Parts: sequence; C-alpha cells; structure tokens
Amino acid sequence: MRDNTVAFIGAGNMAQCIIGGMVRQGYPAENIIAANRSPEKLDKLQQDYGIQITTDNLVAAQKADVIVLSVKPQMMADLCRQLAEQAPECKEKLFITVAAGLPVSRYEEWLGQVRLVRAMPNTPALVGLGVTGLFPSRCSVYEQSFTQDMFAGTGQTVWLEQEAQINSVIAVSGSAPAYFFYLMQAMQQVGEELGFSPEQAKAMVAQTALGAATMASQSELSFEQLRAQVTSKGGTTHQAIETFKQHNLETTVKAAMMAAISRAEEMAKTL
Ligand SMILES: NC(=O)C1=CN([C@@H]2O[C@H](COP(=O)(O)OP(=O)(O)OC[C@H]3O[C@@H](n4cnc5c(N)ncnc54)[C@H](OP(=O)(O)O)[C@@H]3O)[C@@H](O)[C@H]2O)C=CC1
Ligand SMILES: O=C(O)[C@@H]1CCC=N1
Repeated sequence: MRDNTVAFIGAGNMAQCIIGGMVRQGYPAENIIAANRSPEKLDKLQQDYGIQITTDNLVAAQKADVIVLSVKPQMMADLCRQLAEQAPECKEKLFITVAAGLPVSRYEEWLGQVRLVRAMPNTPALVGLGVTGLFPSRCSVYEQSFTQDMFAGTGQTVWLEQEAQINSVIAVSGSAPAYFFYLMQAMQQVGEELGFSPEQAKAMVAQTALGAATMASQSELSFEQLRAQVTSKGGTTHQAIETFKQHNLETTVKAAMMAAISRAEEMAKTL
C-alpha cells in the first residue's frame, strides 16, 4: 500500500504537517512528491524529509497514484481546472482534498466524476497527534483503506457518513488547535506581566497544556471530573473558574465553533 506515490499540490502549512507526520510514521519519503507554485517551501520540505519536489503541478500529478489537493479553497477552482484540462488522465486517480468548505459536488463540476475523499485534518498531524475527519465519494474499499493508512500515521481518524459532518469536524478539531494556541498565547502574556521571561512563561504554559491534554486523553474521568481534582473548595482555582463563568466562556466557545461552521457553509455557497 505504501508503494503508492502521493502528490501534495500546495505545500503550505497543512501539507507540511501531513507530510511530516507521514514520513515520521514510516511512509517512504521517495513515494511522496510536493508541488508548490513558489520554491522556498519545497526546498525546506526536501531538506527536512527527503521527499521529491517540483514547481510543476502537472509533473506531480502525473507521477502520482494519489493526488492531495492542499491549496486554499479560493485557489481550488483554478487548480482543478488546470488538472482537468492539462492532465485529463489524472481523473482516474484517487483525489484527496483537505480544503474547508468546498463540497464534493463542486469538485465534480471541475474534475468530473472522480473518486474523492474529503479530509479535514489538523496541524498536530505533524507530531502524530492529529485528528482527521474523512468523507469518501465513489471510492473503492482499497482506496478508503489506503486513505485510512495514510492519515492513521498522522493521528486519529474519524470516518463520516454525511458530508455535512465535515463542517462539524472543522469546528471540533480542524480549527481547534488555534483555539488552544490562542488561550496559551493569552496565558503566556499574563505570565510575562507577572514577571516571567517570555521563554519561562511559554514553557510553563506549554508544559501545563501538554500535561492536561495527556491526562485528559489517558484518563477515564470526564473533563469535568479532572477539573474538579484541581479545584479545592474555597481555593484559587474555584475563583479562576468562577471568573471564566462570569465572562461567559461557554457561550463564547459555542459562538466561536458555530462561527467556524457558518463560515464553511458560506464558502460552499460562494467559492
Ligand atoms: N492550516 C490548517 O490548520 C488546515 C488547513 N486546511 C485546509 O488546507 C488547505 C491549505 O491550507 P494551508 O496549508 O493552511 O494554506 P497555505 O497558504 O499555508 O498553503 C497553501 C499552499 O498552496 C500553494 N498554492 C496556491 N495555489 C497553488 C497552485 N495553483 N499550485 C500550486 N501551489 C499553489 C501556496 O503557494 P505559495 O507558497 O506561493 O503561497 C501555498 O504554499 C486549505 O484548503 C485549508 O482549508 C484543512 C485543515 C486544517
Ligand atoms: O482556517 C481554515 O479555514 C482552515 C480549515 C481548518 C483549519 N484551518
């Protein structure tokens, strides 16, 4: 299965994280090729992982068994039209798209009735701790199994029965590393105001987040129970949590996640 050559077209943040995760988990670097319109990111990918690189999308697509479309949603129409017009034989290959928003029907307008997996990964794929939602369209059992193997190397996978669930994956995991980074950024800022150096504050916040996430993923206790273990009656944590509640953290979190879904729905209509 790992004999398949996988081409990433668009070698930006998400492609770099998936490629890094795949290579670290043993996918043969010589069977991965990345294409990007500008060369700088490609040079770094080749240095870091020893994969093949090209600035010519058609070369990558023609060499590949599996084509991962990893450009921004706004760039997807042009890319798909380029492939359909200049490399029509690619229509027989498996496509995997990681773009937010764009539905299968849109790809079929551009590429025809291709075999396609909509994937919604997240950047912790780089360290093998990603979560990827997967929705197949017209794929064979082998192609689904290949996609499973490819993303399993980057973390957990969740197969979806309804395409609309991709937008829920965006809200819960695709966009979510940024929510945690935002909280960590705010905590580091306060840490610095309290007198720690930027390096100390960053390390303390990151280590605490790592510890909490590791406990949360390894424990059978609920998040609420784990929180209770930290919260002494009449103590400091209680006061901090009450302050989050007074500022409506839960309402804010829900509004932010629903805003991510709304944006994905809007992109489906407008791009
Ligand atoms: N970042 C994330 O956390 C996640 C992103 N996604 C999805 O992944 C996709 C990529 O996002 P992200 O990696 O963040 O974006 P980036 O902007 O980091 O990467 C996109 C890359 O595509 C390249 N590119 C644009 N047009 C073309 C083209 N026609 N041919 C070849 N290369 C091209 C850009 O090149 P250049 O160097 O010239 O700019 C850039 O390197 C998006 O569709 C997004 O929805 C999904 C889940 C999570
Ligand atoms: O912000 C975005 O649109 C992409 C999709 C999920 C994470 N990043």
